[in-house]
Amino acid sequence: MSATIIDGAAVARRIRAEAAAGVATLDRPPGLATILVGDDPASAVYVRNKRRLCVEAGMRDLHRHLDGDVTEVDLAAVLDELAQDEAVTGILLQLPLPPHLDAASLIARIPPEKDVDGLTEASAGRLALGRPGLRPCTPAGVLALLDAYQVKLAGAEAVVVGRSDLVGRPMAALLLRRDATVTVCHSRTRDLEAVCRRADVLVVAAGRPGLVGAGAVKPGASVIDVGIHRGPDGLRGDVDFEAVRAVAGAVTPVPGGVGPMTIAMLLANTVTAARRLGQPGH
Ligand SMILES: Nc1nc(=O)c2c([nH]1)NC[C@@H]1CN(c3ccc(C(=O)N[C@@H](CCC(=O)O)C(=O)O)cc3)C=[N+]21
Ligand SMILES: [Mg+2]
Repeated sequence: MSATIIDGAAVARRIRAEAAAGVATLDRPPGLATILVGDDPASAVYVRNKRRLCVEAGMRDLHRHLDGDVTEVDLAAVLDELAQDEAVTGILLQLPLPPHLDAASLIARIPPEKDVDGLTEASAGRLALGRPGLRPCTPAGVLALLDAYQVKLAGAEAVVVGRSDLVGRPMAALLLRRDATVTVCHSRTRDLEAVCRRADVLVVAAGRPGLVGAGAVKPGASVIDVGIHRGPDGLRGDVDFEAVRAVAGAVTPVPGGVGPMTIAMLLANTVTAARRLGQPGH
């Protein structure tokens, strides 16, 4: 028996089509402002894909590309301008930023209503308290994938490997909201394999290529690989895909798993933001 390969590209296509249908119901097209600082090649690829799919969904592409040596004051001014601009529905500041810029204080300039990346303190607080708000795209995409494959979450043992602000922490909060029993592992976790082996649902976002092998997977478990690494043989994830597919019940590939879902949820969040901005008080 070999695992079901979770087709993130196909689920993402469906969610993008739903976002496009949502755009068509709005009085005017939402505008997505992506901000890329510098010329990191991986970031450039991601931002290019986000812009292309934003246009494909019928939204306005309001991109800003800034020099890698832009000052924090100048970048803050760009964010403030986008925050005020009525044509801008969503603001995405691509990370990582060059080391001389403080991401936290810059993200804090994004109004929560336009925080389509779900990274502001307000969005994190709303998620933690279970209030309506925009959810971080990657963890939201993971949840949408699990739902698309009808993976049961209520009462399930869920293990998240990684505790980043972008993925691990919000992932744990989302799974807890869905009544999973959630364990978060990180670099100081003792016996990572033993903890992972308890999981019915294992989400790996550690940023370490091939970290999770077959020995860390309970037979039949659903394994979601958030990692993405560029090597000589192309892209790979945090999961040893070939080894794990022999043990797991379902597993995401890299590429074609979580990556496309991140962008699909960004578009879905932008439609949600447009609806809420269009109805002040709601
Ligand atoms: N503010 C911010 N928000 C983000 O959401 C954000 C970010 N910064 N910084 C970097 C990470 C990474 N990320 C990806 C998006 C799409 C793919 C994606 O489409 N991956 C394709 C492969 C694309 C390729 O060929 O490289 C796949 O996995 O199939 C991957 C990774 C968003 N991120
Ligand atoms: Mg870590």
